[in-house]
Amino acid sequence: MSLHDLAATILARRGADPDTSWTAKLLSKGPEKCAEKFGEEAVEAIIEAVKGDREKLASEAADALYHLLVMCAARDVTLDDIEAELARREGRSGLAEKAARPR
Ligand SMILES: N=c1c2ncn([C@@H]3O[C@H](COP(=O)(O)OP(=O)(O)OP(=O)(O)O)[C@@H](O)[C@H]3O)c2ncn1[C@@H]1O[C@H](COP(=O)(O)O)[C@@H](O)[C@H]1O
Repeated sequence: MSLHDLAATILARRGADPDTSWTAKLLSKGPEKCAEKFGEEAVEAIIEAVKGDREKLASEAADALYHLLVMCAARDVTLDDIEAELARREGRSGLAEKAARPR
């Protein structure tokens, strides 16, 4: 499944029945709970990255990406918004961006 399809599914789950959808259940608990859940999933991915099991890292990374998109949806930030920001940064090295920051 592409990130775009996943983001569309998440948006479509807004207002769905929390008894039949994990996404709807999480969104109904509010942005703070969504953020907490993303934090848990991110930590789980970090643990697998440190351990070095590629299969488990891919699985935890998928959980983290899904929960990142749910957290953003809870604050009305869409994948299009995120991609627009990424596009703005395209072609500018992170090193150049860091060097241009006011000190
Ligand atoms: N990608 C995901 C996805 N990744 C993780 N999860 C769910 O996220 C939940 C939290 O994971 P945990 O391992 O932390 O579960 P847990 O320990 O029981 O959580 P707690 O209750 O203890 O907080 C689990 O129920 C997972 O199944 C997901 N749920 C949904 N999706 C996608 O979203 C679509 C819509 O799902 P629904 O909204 O449920 O219809 C699905 O078809 C998938 O494509």
